[in-house]
Amino acid sequence: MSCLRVICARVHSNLVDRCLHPQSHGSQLKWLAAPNPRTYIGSGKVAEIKTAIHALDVETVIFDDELSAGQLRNLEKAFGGDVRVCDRTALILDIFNQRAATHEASLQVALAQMEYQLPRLTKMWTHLERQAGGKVKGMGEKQIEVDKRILRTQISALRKELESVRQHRKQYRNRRLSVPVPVVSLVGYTNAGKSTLLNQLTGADVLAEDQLFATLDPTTRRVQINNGMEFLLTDTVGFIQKLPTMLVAAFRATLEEISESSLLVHVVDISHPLASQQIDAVNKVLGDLDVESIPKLMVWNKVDKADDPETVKIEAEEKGAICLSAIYGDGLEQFCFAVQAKLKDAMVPVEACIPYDKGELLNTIHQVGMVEATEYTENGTVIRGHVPLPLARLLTPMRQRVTGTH
Ligand SMILES: Nc1nc2c(ncn2[C@@H]2O[C@H](COP(=O)(O)OP(=O)(O)OP(=O)(O)O)[C@@H](O)[C@H]2O)c(=O)[nH]1
Ligand SMILES: [Mg+2]
Repeated sequence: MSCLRVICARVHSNLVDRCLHPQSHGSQLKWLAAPNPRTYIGSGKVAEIKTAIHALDVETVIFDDELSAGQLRNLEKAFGGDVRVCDRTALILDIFNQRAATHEASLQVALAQMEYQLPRLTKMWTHLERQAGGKVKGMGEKQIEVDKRILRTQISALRKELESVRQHRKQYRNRRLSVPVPVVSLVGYTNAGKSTLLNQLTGADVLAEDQLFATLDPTTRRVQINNGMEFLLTDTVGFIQKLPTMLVAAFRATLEEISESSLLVHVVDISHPLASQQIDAVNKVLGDLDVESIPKLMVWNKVDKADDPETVKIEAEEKGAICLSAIYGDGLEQFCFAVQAKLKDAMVPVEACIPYDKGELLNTIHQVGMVEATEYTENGTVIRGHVPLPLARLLTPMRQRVTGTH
């Protein structure tokens, strides 16, 4: 396989300059006020990249934004030869395509890819007109219409198949009768420190790297709090800004677990200059995932890197956020207490008498609920505390007195 060399280009980035002129980096940068509608970058930058393509034997040029069909076509024409131009969306779709492990994930990525291709079909058929020497004008256009129709039909078939896969999984979930340990999901912008937090709390060995999409597959580990209560902590793929709608669908399979969580922990890299935009981007994706009803806990991570950690801590307290430095393990205890408090809010108060031959059930109550008092009686162990709703239902026949309901 031949080696792939890539130049990344952005209108407001000096990456290209760094590739082209490592010595003069940072000297004279000219930024465009707006992307060029024909080529996204200006003509001078097109020429510079073309020089670099020849000098470095580049095969692919990746743009850190979504390009229109016209921009893709014009850039490929300008760069000439066999150079492939690819945009941010296509790149992310490629990554997801490689990682899609389940049937549902594969369907979703295929759907996203088709939706991406639909408005970009144009360039594929211009060769027909060229072959005909321009005599048969409109030949390519007709073919494009046919192709678009085929793609639309495939898209609607895929949507139907996906819907039936989802319905099936939903029914399966509803039928599950096992007692669930509360699931807490870590969500947040990519590189916020979710995997680092999971690793610190559970001794897991999830790849935590200073790179985009270090995590793609959800990982779940058990966390035990000092008082014996347990919860499952799930690490998921990070979100990103400028996430095209079609990609939210591709993320959906990976993020399926989120919708089953008892609590969402939103991890923020508070030291990042764009932290508040990243929070907005994550909230936007969460909105699309239909998880509004799940309680949330905000965690401000990387406090150690913040300009003024003390001010950040005061601000966090005002906003009900937990301050952490996951990498150094600072604030983990407060984090666990906050998780426990939030989980308790979603639990049901219960008082029940567990017969002595149901020791396993008693263990489960200790693991997933919060036992506040225990008394040993003739008929069994009387416990008073809070448990998740499904467990409270299981305890109904043994209940003595329910002190309230949610
Ligand atoms: N200074 C500092 N760096 C941290 C902290 N937490 C994580 N990092 C670093 O931030 C980078 C990203 O951490 P990850 O845990 O991989 O982030 P993530 O949110 O899982 O990223 P994705 O999987 O890409 O979504 C790594 O280089 C970590 O070492 C922290 O509290 N302080
Ligand atoms: Mg990660």
